[in-house]
Amino acid sequence: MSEFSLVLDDIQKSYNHGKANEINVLRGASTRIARGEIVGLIAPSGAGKSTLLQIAGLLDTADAGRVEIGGELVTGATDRARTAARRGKVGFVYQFHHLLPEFSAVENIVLPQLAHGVAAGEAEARALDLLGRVGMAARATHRPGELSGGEQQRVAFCRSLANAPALMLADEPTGNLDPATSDTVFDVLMELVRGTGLSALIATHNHELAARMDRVLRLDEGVLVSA
Ligand SMILES: Nc1ncnc2c1ncn2[C@@H]1O[C@H](COP(=O)(O)OP(=O)(O)OP(=O)(O)O)[C@@H](O)[C@H]1O
Repeated sequence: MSEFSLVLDDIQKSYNHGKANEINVLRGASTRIARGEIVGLIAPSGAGKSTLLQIAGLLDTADAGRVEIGGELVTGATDRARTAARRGKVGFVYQFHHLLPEFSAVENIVLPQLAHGVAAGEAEARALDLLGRVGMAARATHRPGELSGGEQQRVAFCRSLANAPALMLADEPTGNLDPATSDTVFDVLMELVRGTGLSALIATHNHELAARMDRVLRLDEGVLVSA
Protein backbone atom coordinates (compact mmCIF):
# COMPACT_ATOMS: atom_id res chain seq x y z
CA MET A 1 0.00 0.00 0.00
CA SER A 2 1.23 3.47 -0.86
CA GLU A 3 2.38 5.74 1.96
CA PHE A 4 0.35 8.52 0.27
CA SER A 5 -3.44 8.73 0.19
CA LEU A 6 -3.34 11.52 -2.37
CA VAL A 7 -0.70 12.61 -4.86
CA LEU A 8 -1.34 15.64 -7.04
CA ASP A 9 1.44 16.25 -9.48
CA ASP A 10 1.62 19.42 -11.58
CA ILE A 11 -2.15 19.77 -12.01
CA GLN A 12 -3.25 22.28 -14.63
CA LYS A 13 -6.80 23.41 -15.34
CA SER A 14 -8.17 26.26 -17.44
CA TYR A 15 -11.70 27.37 -18.18
CA ASN A 16 -12.59 29.03 -21.41
CA HIS A 17 -14.98 31.93 -21.09
CA GLY A 18 -15.05 32.72 -24.80
CA LYS A 19 -12.34 33.65 -27.23
CA ALA A 20 -9.17 35.08 -25.71
CA ASN A 21 -10.74 34.86 -22.31
CA GLU A 22 -9.18 31.81 -20.76
CA ILE A 23 -8.85 31.53 -16.98
CA ASN A 24 -5.86 29.44 -15.85
CA VAL A 25 -7.22 28.34 -12.50
CA LEU A 26 -4.60 25.71 -11.65
CA ARG A 27 -1.08 26.22 -13.00
CA GLY A 28 0.90 23.30 -11.71
CA ALA A 29 -0.62 22.48 -8.33
CA SER A 30 1.27 19.67 -6.55
CA THR A 31 1.06 18.05 -3.13
CA ARG A 32 1.34 14.70 -1.38
CA ILE A 33 -0.87 13.78 1.53
CA ALA A 34 0.49 11.00 3.72
CA ARG A 35 -1.72 8.29 5.19
CA GLY A 36 -3.41 9.60 8.33
CA GLU A 37 -2.52 13.21 7.60
CA ILE A 38 -5.09 16.02 7.87
CA VAL A 39 -4.32 18.95 5.61
CA GLY A 40 -6.11 22.29 5.47
CA LEU A 41 -6.66 24.21 2.25
CA ILE A 42 -7.06 27.95 2.43
CA ALA A 43 -7.76 30.10 -0.61
CA PRO A 44 -9.58 33.30 -1.36
CA SER A 45 -12.91 32.96 -3.12
CA GLY A 46 -12.44 32.12 -6.79
CA ALA A 47 -8.84 30.91 -6.36
CA GLY A 48 -9.73 27.40 -7.48
CA LYS A 49 -10.34 25.52 -4.24
CA SER A 50 -13.44 23.69 -5.48
CA THR A 51 -11.80 22.99 -8.83
CA LEU A 52 -8.85 21.38 -7.05
CA LEU A 53 -11.08 19.28 -4.76
CA GLN A 54 -13.18 18.11 -7.71
CA ILE A 55 -10.08 17.01 -9.61
CA ALA A 56 -8.65 15.29 -6.51
CA GLY A 57 -12.02 13.57 -6.00
CA LEU A 58 -12.31 12.45 -9.62
CA LEU A 59 -15.44 14.50 -10.27
CA ASP A 60 -13.53 16.49 -12.88
CA THR A 61 -10.41 15.90 -14.95
CA ALA A 62 -7.30 18.06 -15.16
CA ASP A 63 -5.96 19.38 -18.49
CA ALA A 64 -2.53 18.09 -17.48
CA GLY A 65 -0.84 16.53 -14.47
CA ARG A 66 -1.18 13.32 -12.50
CA VAL A 67 -3.57 12.18 -9.75
CA GLU A 68 -2.93 9.14 -7.53
CA ILE A 69 -5.40 8.04 -4.87
CA GLY A 70 -4.47 5.41 -2.29
CA GLY A 71 -1.52 4.39 -4.46
CA GLU A 72 -3.60 3.97 -7.63
CA LEU A 73 -2.80 6.12 -10.65
CA VAL A 74 -6.17 7.39 -11.83
CA THR A 75 -5.00 9.79 -14.52
CA GLY A 76 -5.75 8.24 -17.87
CA ALA A 77 -7.80 5.42 -16.30
CA THR A 78 -11.09 4.37 -17.91
CA ASP A 79 -14.32 6.04 -16.79
CA ARG A 80 -15.28 2.80 -15.12
CA ALA A 81 -12.05 2.61 -13.11
CA ARG A 82 -12.36 6.28 -12.15
CA THR A 83 -15.94 5.78 -10.96
CA ALA A 84 -14.91 2.72 -8.92
CA ALA A 85 -12.01 4.68 -7.37
CA ARG A 86 -14.28 7.64 -6.58
CA ARG A 87 -16.92 5.47 -4.91
CA GLY A 88 -14.53 3.27 -2.98
CA LYS A 89 -11.61 5.52 -2.11
CA VAL A 90 -12.94 9.04 -1.69
CA GLY A 91 -15.45 10.45 0.80
CA PHE A 92 -16.90 13.90 0.12
CA VAL A 93 -18.26 16.39 2.61
CA TYR A 94 -19.90 19.58 1.37
CA GLN A 95 -21.01 22.79 3.02
CA PHE A 96 -24.62 21.59 2.78
CA HIS A 97 -25.21 18.04 3.93
CA HIS A 98 -27.35 16.73 1.02
CA LEU A 99 -28.82 13.95 3.18
CA LEU A 100 -31.86 12.14 1.80
CA PRO A 101 -34.79 13.67 3.73
CA GLU A 102 -37.08 10.64 3.61
CA PHE A 103 -34.51 8.29 5.17
CA SER A 104 -33.26 8.10 8.76
CA ALA A 105 -29.70 8.96 9.81
CA VAL A 106 -28.64 5.32 9.87
CA GLU A 107 -30.31 4.61 6.51
CA ASN A 108 -28.46 7.54 4.94
CA ILE A 109 -25.20 5.81 5.90
CA VAL A 110 -26.38 2.29 5.02
CA LEU A 111 -27.58 3.11 1.48
CA PRO A 112 -24.19 3.99 -0.08
CA GLN A 113 -22.81 0.75 1.36
CA LEU A 114 -25.61 -1.34 -0.16
CA ALA A 115 -24.92 0.35 -3.50
CA HIS A 116 -21.29 -0.73 -3.05
CA GLY A 117 -22.27 -4.39 -2.47
CA VAL A 118 -21.96 -4.54 1.32
CA ALA A 119 -24.42 -6.92 3.08
CA ALA A 120 -27.27 -5.21 4.97
CA GLY A 121 -26.28 -6.38 8.47
CA GLU A 122 -22.67 -5.36 8.02
CA ALA A 123 -23.69 -1.98 6.55
CA GLU A 124 -25.93 -1.24 9.51
CA ALA A 125 -23.24 -2.22 12.03
CA ARG A 126 -20.77 0.12 10.35
CA ALA A 127 -23.33 2.94 10.19
CA LEU A 128 -24.09 2.61 13.90
CA ASP A 129 -20.40 2.50 14.76
CA LEU A 130 -19.80 5.71 12.78
CA LEU A 131 -22.82 7.44 14.37
CA GLY A 132 -21.49 6.46 17.81
CA ARG A 133 -18.15 8.07 16.99
CA VAL A 134 -19.81 11.43 16.33
CA GLY A 135 -22.10 11.24 19.38
CA MET A 136 -25.23 10.51 17.35
CA ALA A 137 -26.07 6.93 18.39
CA ALA A 138 -29.27 8.04 20.13
CA ARG A 139 -30.43 9.81 16.97
CA ALA A 140 -29.86 6.96 14.54
CA THR A 141 -33.53 6.57 13.61
CA HIS A 142 -34.24 10.29 13.23
CA ARG A 143 -34.76 11.79 9.79
CA PRO A 144 -32.66 14.82 8.77
CA GLY A 145 -35.65 17.16 9.30
CA GLU A 146 -35.73 16.11 12.96
CA LEU A 147 -32.05 16.99 13.51
CA SER A 148 -30.27 20.32 14.04
CA GLY A 149 -27.92 21.68 11.36
CA GLY A 150 -24.86 20.55 13.31
CA GLU A 151 -26.35 17.08 13.84
CA GLN A 152 -27.20 16.76 10.15
CA GLN A 153 -23.61 17.63 9.29
CA ARG A 154 -22.33 14.94 11.72
CA VAL A 155 -24.45 12.39 9.88
CA ALA A 156 -23.06 13.68 6.57
CA PHE A 157 -19.51 13.10 7.90
CA CYS A 158 -20.44 9.49 8.70
CA ARG A 159 -22.03 9.01 5.29
CA SER A 160 -18.84 10.22 3.58
CA LEU A 161 -16.97 7.44 5.42
CA ALA A 162 -19.61 4.77 4.78
CA ASN A 163 -17.47 2.88 2.29
CA ALA A 164 -14.23 3.25 4.29
CA PRO A 165 -12.43 5.56 1.85
CA ALA A 166 -8.70 6.28 1.96
CA LEU A 167 -9.29 10.00 1.68
CA MET A 168 -11.85 12.56 2.82
CA LEU A 169 -12.26 15.70 0.75
CA ALA A 170 -14.24 18.44 2.43
CA ASP A 171 -15.34 21.78 0.98
CA GLU A 172 -16.20 24.21 3.81
CA PRO A 173 -17.62 21.38 5.94
CA THR A 174 -18.81 23.67 8.73
CA GLY A 175 -19.31 26.81 6.63
CA ASN A 176 -23.08 26.66 6.98
CA LEU A 177 -23.12 26.57 10.80
CA ASP A 178 -23.00 29.36 13.37
CA PRO A 179 -19.48 29.90 14.85
CA ALA A 180 -20.04 28.03 18.16
CA THR A 181 -21.66 25.00 16.47
CA SER A 182 -19.04 25.08 13.73
CA ASP A 183 -16.31 24.83 16.36
CA THR A 184 -17.81 21.79 18.10
CA VAL A 185 -18.75 20.02 14.88
CA PHE A 186 -15.26 20.63 13.53
CA ASP A 187 -13.78 18.95 16.62
CA VAL A 188 -16.06 15.98 15.99
CA LEU A 189 -14.84 15.84 12.38
CA MET A 190 -11.19 15.86 13.46
CA GLU A 191 -11.79 13.07 16.00
CA LEU A 192 -13.65 11.01 13.42
CA VAL A 193 -10.86 11.38 10.85
CA ARG A 194 -8.14 10.62 13.42
CA GLY A 195 -10.09 7.73 14.95
CA THR A 196 -10.59 6.04 11.60
CA GLY A 197 -7.00 6.67 10.49
CA LEU A 198 -7.90 8.21 7.15
CA SER A 199 -6.41 11.25 5.45
CA ALA A 200 -8.25 14.45 4.75
CA LEU A 201 -7.97 17.58 2.65
CA ILE A 202 -10.29 20.15 4.19
CA ALA A 203 -10.97 23.51 2.55
CA THR A 204 -11.96 26.31 4.89
CA HIS A 205 -11.97 30.09 5.03
CA ASN A 206 -11.48 29.86 8.78
CA HIS A 207 -7.80 30.24 9.74
CA GLU A 208 -8.42 29.11 13.34
CA LEU A 209 -9.93 25.83 12.14
CA ALA A 210 -7.11 25.41 9.64
CA ALA A 211 -4.55 25.82 12.44
CA ARG A 212 -5.90 22.65 14.12
CA MET A 213 -4.86 20.49 11.16
CA ASP A 214 -1.46 18.85 10.68
CA ARG A 215 -0.48 21.41 8.05
CA VAL A 216 -2.08 24.01 5.86
CA LEU A 217 -1.78 24.64 2.13
CA ARG A 218 -2.69 27.83 0.33
CA LEU A 219 -3.66 28.16 -3.32
CA ASP A 220 -1.62 31.02 -4.67
CA GLU A 221 -1.79 31.94 -8.36
CA GLY A 222 -2.79 28.39 -9.22
CA VAL A 223 -0.10 26.57 -7.25
CA LEU A 224 -0.14 25.02 -3.77
CA VAL A 225 2.22 26.53 -1.21
CA SER A 226 2.64 25.98 2.54
CA ALA A 227 0.59 28.50 4.50
N1 LIG B 1 -17.30 25.01 -14.99
C1 LIG B 1 -16.69 26.18 -15.07
N2 LIG B 1 -16.67 26.88 -16.23
C2 LIG B 1 -16.04 28.04 -16.32
N3 LIG B 1 -15.38 28.63 -15.31
C3 LIG B 1 -15.36 28.02 -14.13
C4 LIG B 1 -16.01 26.76 -13.94
N4 LIG B 1 -15.82 26.37 -12.65
C5 LIG B 1 -15.09 27.34 -12.06
N5 LIG B 1 -14.80 28.34 -12.95
C6 LIG B 1 -13.98 29.53 -12.66
O1 LIG B 1 -12.75 29.11 -12.11
C7 LIG B 1 -12.36 29.93 -11.00
C8 LIG B 1 -12.17 29.07 -9.75
O2 LIG B 1 -13.42 28.54 -9.33
P1 LIG B 1 -13.58 27.63 -8.02
O3 LIG B 1 -15.03 27.33 -7.86
O4 LIG B 1 -12.65 26.51 -8.08
O5 LIG B 1 -13.12 28.67 -6.87
P2 LIG B 1 -13.14 28.54 -5.29
O6 LIG B 1 -11.77 28.86 -4.84
O7 LIG B 1 -13.70 27.23 -4.89
O8 LIG B 1 -14.13 29.70 -4.88
P3 LIG B 1 -15.21 29.77 -3.68
O9 LIG B 1 -14.44 29.77 -2.39
O10 LIG B 1 -15.90 31.07 -3.94
O11 LIG B 1 -16.12 28.59 -3.81
C9 LIG B 1 -13.44 30.99 -10.88
O12 LIG B 1 -12.96 32.14 -11.55
C10 LIG B 1 -14.63 30.41 -11.59
O13 LIG B 1 -15.42 31.43 -12.17
